[in-house]
Amino acid sequence: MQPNAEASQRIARISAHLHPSGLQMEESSMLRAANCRAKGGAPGFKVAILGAAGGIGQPLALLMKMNPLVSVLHLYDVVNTPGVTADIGHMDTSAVVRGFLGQPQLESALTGMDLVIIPAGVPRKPGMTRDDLFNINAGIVRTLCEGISKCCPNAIVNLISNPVNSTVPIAAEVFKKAGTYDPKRLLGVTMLDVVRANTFVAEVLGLDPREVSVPVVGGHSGVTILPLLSQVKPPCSFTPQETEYLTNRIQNGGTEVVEAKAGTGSATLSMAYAAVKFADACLRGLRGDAGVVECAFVASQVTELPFFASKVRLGRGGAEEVYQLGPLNEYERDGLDKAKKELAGSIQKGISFIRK
Ligand SMILES: NC(=O)C1=CN([C@@H]2O[C@H](COP(=O)(O)OP(=O)(O)OC[C@H]3O[C@@H](n4cnc5c(N)ncnc54)[C@H](O)[C@@H]3O)[C@@H](O)[C@H]2O)C=CC1
Ligand SMILES: O=C([O-])CC(=O)C(=O)O
Repeated sequence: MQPNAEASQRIARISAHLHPSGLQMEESSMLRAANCRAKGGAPGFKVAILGAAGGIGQPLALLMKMNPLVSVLHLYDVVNTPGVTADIGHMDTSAVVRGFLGQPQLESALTGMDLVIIPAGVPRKPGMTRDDLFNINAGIVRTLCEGISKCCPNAIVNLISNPVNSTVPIAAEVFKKAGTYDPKRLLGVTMLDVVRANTFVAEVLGLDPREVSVPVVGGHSGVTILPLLSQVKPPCSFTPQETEYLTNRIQNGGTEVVEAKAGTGSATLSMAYAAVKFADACLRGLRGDAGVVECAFVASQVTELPFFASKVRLGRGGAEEVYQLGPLNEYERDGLDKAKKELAGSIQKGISFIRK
């Protein structure tokens, strides 16, 4: 072929797939383009972010576009995905990025996904509890999970939207109703509690936070966030004052950010970091890596409650093993009682929202 003819064919091929909105235009040609590009790039997983234009969604999309385990990245929101998709799509990393705007495009966004990350929903303002978000976010999570049941029932779901203690039970009920529920594949993201715990404990110990590992169990709100300071690695001990200070700071880390942001939202950047740390662990599990263990809020038999956050082993099927809590000291046993009381109500509230 003449060089000129080849060049114009290439340009025609590229412009057939481009649209100023950055959004999906013609499904089959976009898929062909993506498949073609994905073949050239590293093999990887297909990941969707629902709520991708939000405070968490945008930095999360940025970081997932940088993750070499991701071959296709779908960005869905009810607003602003054209801009976010066009912007992220210019990054010279291998993942193919596609944008989807509004409910009519939800099913296209979800079809074929291996992992769906959900940071959709409203955030807190000062003076609010996470439970105050229930009325709006419960309905959003229900709609998105109905889409998952229909279009990618085998995907791993990472649920970030608050109140996590209730939205995870909501998602489980939606999946049960649709006959697609696999408890191993539904994970409430509590990684930010672990990230904060590692940071604050490292500060007290004078260590690099990357060397510190703190299990945080229970749930993701106030007293349900239970750091197990007796199980910190590397092994160490704390005075009662240090224990009190660390437990309070970890439990109120979200509120600390909400107050500092003074009405403009809650944690977004540290959450995006934590979400990517967790999603990457899920993808490594899906790939078959051994020994991938993180804390998450999952269906559980560790306590008498149907859901509880604890360490889980991530594998090809999701949370393949849910670990027991291990030995607790008296302070932690007290904390566990308080956590369970509050969690029971939040879980029931989520279940009743769907069963009502
Ligand atoms: N699990 C955790 O550790 C954390 C959870 N969160 C929660 O994450 C959620 C999102 O927080 P931000 O990103 O700061 O809020 P944001 O308001 O900045 O972004 C939320 C995004 O969700 C989108 N959205 C709303 N309804 C939607 C729907 N039906 N479908 C798809 N997208 C929809 C909005 O358009 C917006 O772009 C909040 O509920 C917040 O409480 C926040 C921090 C930590
Ligand atoms: O506090 C909030 O509302 C957001 C959140 O869940 C966190 O930062 O842990």
